[in-house]
Amino acid sequence: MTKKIPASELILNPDGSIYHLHLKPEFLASSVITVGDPGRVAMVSQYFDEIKFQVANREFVTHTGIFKGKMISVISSGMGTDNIEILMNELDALVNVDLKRRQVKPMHTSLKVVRVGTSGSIRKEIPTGVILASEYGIGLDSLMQFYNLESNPKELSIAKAVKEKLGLGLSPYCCRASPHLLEKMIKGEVIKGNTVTCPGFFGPQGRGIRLQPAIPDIIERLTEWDLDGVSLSNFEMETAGYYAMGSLLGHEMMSLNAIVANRVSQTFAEDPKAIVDKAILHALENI
Ligand SMILES: O=P(O)(O)O[C@H]1O[C@H](CO)[C@@H](O)[C@H]1O
Ligand SMILES: O=c1cc[nH]c(=O)[nH]1
Repeated sequence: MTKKIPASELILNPDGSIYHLHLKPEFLASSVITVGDPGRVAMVSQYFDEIKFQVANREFVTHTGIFKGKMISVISSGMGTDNIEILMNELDALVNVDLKRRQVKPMHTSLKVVRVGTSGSIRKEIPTGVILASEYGIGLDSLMQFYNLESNPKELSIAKAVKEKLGLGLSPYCCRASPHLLEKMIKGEVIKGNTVTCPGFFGPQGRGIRLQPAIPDIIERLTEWDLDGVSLSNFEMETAGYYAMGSLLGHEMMSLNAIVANRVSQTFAEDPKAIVDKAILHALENI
């Protein structure tokens, strides 16, 4: 018998739903599409044949419904890996913890989670309009200082190379997508890349408006090398957190990036919504 998880650790609302997501297990599908923007949830669920359940709390908006006979949940996370830590722990608890007994279930259930988010390319040859599936996510945030992520030698050497190239005091982490989901998503026009997850949109991605970034040449430093064929392709703010949390908790993870900015040619897409829509349909058809 596993030990009872106290009320302060596994927090449930008075209706029995989980603390931040406001979801109960029966309203979550095993295939989940996640988006950053709460307004993007309806852009996904507009393609459902039927919406069975909807709930919203803070930045976490969920619609669960049927797409071509398959039950899918779409959930927004807001921005940044700190939100992903909450989202992944609570999604995992919904399937792997008996919430009434407050005990971990003896049988593990694995979710399929596909992020559909916007992103900026750091390569001239990857223009706006492209849909990029992240093979590796490299996190420049501190989240994995607080978990015991086990990385393989290749992931460790990518993370070490990034740390050295940027001269960072903190240690980046690197984690791979689910090979199975990656294979399912790489088709049609979708290309494979390696994504740098930044703890911010401006300074950490080398953008300066009034404040100038401490590493103004971050893009050049990250793109002037590759490691065993792994070259870095784009910036966003969640992928590495998803991959690492998925690896720790035993879920299949994939991140699809709608490239809306090209940081080398200094361009931004004229119709970013159309690119996101293309990525949404690709995720729905292939999850
Ligand atoms: O479009 P979403 O999913 O929010 O993803 C990207 O866009 C946000 C920044 O504008 C960050 O969350 C980044 O990861
Ligand atoms: O450049 C970009 C575009 C979208 N999201 C990011 O995090 N960066």
